[in-house]
Amino acid sequence: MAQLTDDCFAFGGRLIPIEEALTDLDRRIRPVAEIESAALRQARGRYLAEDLTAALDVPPHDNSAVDGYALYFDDLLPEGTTRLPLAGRIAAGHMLDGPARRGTAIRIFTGAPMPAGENGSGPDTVMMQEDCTEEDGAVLVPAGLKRGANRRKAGEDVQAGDPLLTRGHLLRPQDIGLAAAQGLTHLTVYRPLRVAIFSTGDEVRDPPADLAPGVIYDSNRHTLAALLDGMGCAVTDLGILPDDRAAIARALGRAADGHDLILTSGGVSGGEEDHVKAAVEQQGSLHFWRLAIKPGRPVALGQVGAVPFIGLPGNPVAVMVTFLRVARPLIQRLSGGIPAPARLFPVTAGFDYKKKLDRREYVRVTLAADGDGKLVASRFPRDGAGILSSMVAADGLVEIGEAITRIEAGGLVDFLPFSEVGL
Ligand SMILES: Nc1nc2c(c(=O)[nH]1)N[C@H]1C(S)=C(S)[C@@H](COP(=O)(O)OP(=O)(O)OC[C@H]3O[C@@H](n4cnc5c(N)ncnc54)[C@H](O)[C@@H]3O)O[C@H]1N2
Ligand code: MOO
Repeated sequence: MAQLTDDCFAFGGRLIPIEEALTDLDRRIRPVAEIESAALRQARGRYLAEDLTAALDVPPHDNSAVDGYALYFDDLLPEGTTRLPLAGRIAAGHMLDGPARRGTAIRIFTGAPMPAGENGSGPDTVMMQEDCTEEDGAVLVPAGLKRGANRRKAGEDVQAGDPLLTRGHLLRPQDIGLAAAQGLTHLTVYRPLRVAIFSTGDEVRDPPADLAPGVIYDSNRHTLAALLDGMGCAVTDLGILPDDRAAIARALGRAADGHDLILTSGGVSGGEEDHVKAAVEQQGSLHFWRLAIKPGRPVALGQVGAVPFIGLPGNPVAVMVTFLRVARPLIQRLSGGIPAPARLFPVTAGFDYKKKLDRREYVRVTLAADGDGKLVASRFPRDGAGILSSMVAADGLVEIGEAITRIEAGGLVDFLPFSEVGL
């Protein structure tokens, strides 16, 4: 009996392992070199174009961690209560008028600088206000405090000369705060990556066009634009192109001018109406077009002139999976980033699964804790590459490596949370 292909992945040519494709791509690309200055408020999500070293200690001075009383630890009786006359008051942002003398306590508030004493010494300890009593201009301090309690040392966060952030780092809110604490108002970043996108397909339309028989509204272009916006790219939307090689070739030629990357969806599988591959070959060169992953096997990777081209498949889930696993690391590198690989976390499979050797598969899952607090991944019941609602419902993807052929419920699997990849 003739052997029918058991799924749409049966085909004669070599399927390229995803790591091989990514390593090869890495060698081919030239990241953006142009830099610009970004105000801190605009710097989130940009890639730092310089190494940042601390010029200042943070905090710049020893200060109190609590509202209370600054005192010399050596003035405290080892047992019982010590009575210290109050000899001053320091609020945050102010200095004590004159030195703090031995045998006294200074009223102090959180963040206020520790007062200086005489001869280079000074109060070294702060008693929290809740733990002592004020009475007739003095404070009663119980025993039991440790030397240095509630005092924050200058430079305990950052010391002048410390390396802070390295070139290629993706700036997050905490990085921006760290730079601000150094008194910086701007950071040197790489300019945004300019990405041209278009969809292909005679069936694909944008509103307000009517949904005539046989046509669908474009979702991919909007998903892609949102993904790229989220990565800080400057997106040029070239709309929808028909299944026409000459039209696609012309658009590719135009897009190569003034962009750093061309990203499309649809038209990359081997059908007679899939013209993207041929159009890229006409305008430039194609390096790969079949990756050993599912969903998303037909990914076309090439270049038009010097501009990299990524042709994602048309199915909306395949678009997202291939974007996350192929386009995203490439975009990070092109943008000047030195990306850390997305982390996978071990979770318990709540499903059985069989797959072919030598191909990497991505299964859409939701996570929930079982009775023992273990995180269990449940497979989304409808897993077609066109079921975009599965991506809305899922928490992430279980990645099943090339060497694995079966998963059994109860075993550990690698989970890629959407939050790891900016979703
Ligand atoms: N005989 C075979 N047929 C197919 C194979 C195969 O190996 N042999 N592979 C299948 C796989 S897997 C995928 S994925 C698709 C990819 O093909 P294309 O990249 O050429 O995609 P299209 O045919 O253009 O579209 C596929 C599917 O997605 C819909 N689509 C396209 N663009 C959009 C858009 N912008 N928004 C929403 N939906 C879109 C399109 O209507 C199709 O339903 O090929 C399989 N076929
Ligand atoms: O794998 Mo295709 O890439 O199913 O959608």
